[in-house]
Amino acid sequence: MVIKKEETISIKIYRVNISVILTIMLTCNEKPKDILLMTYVVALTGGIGSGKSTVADAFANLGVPLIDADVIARQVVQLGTDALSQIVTRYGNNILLADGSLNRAVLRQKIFSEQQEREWLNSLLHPLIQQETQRRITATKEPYLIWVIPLLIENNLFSQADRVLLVDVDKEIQLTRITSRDNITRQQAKQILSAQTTQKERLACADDVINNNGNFVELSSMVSILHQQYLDFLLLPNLTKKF
Ligand SMILES: CC(C)(COP(=O)(O)OP(=O)(O)OC[C@H]1O[C@@H](n2cnc3c(N)ncnc32)[C@H](O)[C@@H]1O)[C@@H](O)C(=O)NCCC(=O)NCCS
Ligand SMILES: Nc1ncnc2c1ncn2[C@@H]1O[C@H](COP(=O)(O)OP(=O)(O)OP(=O)(O)O)[C@@H](O)[C@H]1O
Repeated sequence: MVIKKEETISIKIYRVNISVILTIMLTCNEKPKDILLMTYVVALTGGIGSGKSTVADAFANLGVPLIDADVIARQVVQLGTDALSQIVTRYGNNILLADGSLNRAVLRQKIFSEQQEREWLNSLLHPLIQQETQRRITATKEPYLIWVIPLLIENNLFSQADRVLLVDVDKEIQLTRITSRDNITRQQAKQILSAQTTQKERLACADDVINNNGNFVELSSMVSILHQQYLDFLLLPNLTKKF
């Protein structure tokens, strides 16, 4: 089920901006794509294995641009990057695979078993990920984009989003999906969950919630409904309309 919460302050600000833009458009006789410089940012968040990538793929199939923090996190530690050198300096060559790339499974084990190591890695990578994210948001021209950001709440990144879409899933289903996808034990999966915020906290921050306890078909139809709602809101602005 897709749940929508009451209109938020950030939405109100954005809608005022949209109305200003439309006024300028009418005055200048410009086309929307020439004037509509701001892309509406929908932050897609949720716990590990909740289904963020699956939801993001469904939006992408509808033509919505994606910016995925997990993908950027991989790019900033590619071969030859300064971040990868710093990781090797801290952990030694054992943190690399035979081809010189990062051994993600080993690093995952380290950072989710020791908080200090997680904080160190976060302080190295998060500024780099944020910088690249901002660059991509600014470069996007479509009416809205999906920003896949697992740690939106943990890192207090709300000011960079216009709306928060949560993928919510019951913990038991989540544990089953993570352990079968990542080939890790329940204990390891629980360790990762305990490094993330709670379901209650996530629900309190969300504007829209997709419940992913069901199957892929149900998930995809919820995405289609939300996509239509976002487009209706953005392309036919009506200041009396609730969103
Ligand atoms: C530790 C790493 C190498 C493990 O890689 P792996 O391929 O196994 O996992 P992947 O990158 O796909 O992340 C899977 C999920 O783990 C969770 N996760 C990853 N890093 C963190 C973290 N620092 N704190 C809490 N949860 C995290 C997120 O839910 C994420 O979606 C990797 O997660 C990483 O580089 N993490 C630090 C960067 C980061 O914080 N990424 C999260 C998005 S900003
Ligand atoms: N509705 C569903 N029914 C069955 N399996 C699902 C469903 N949604 C997602 N999955 C599976 O659950 C696993 C986790 O989904 P996905 O990778 O999309 O989550 P994620 O939130 O992006 O994970 P991560 O936080 O690790 O990046 C995947 O193997 C995916 O195929």
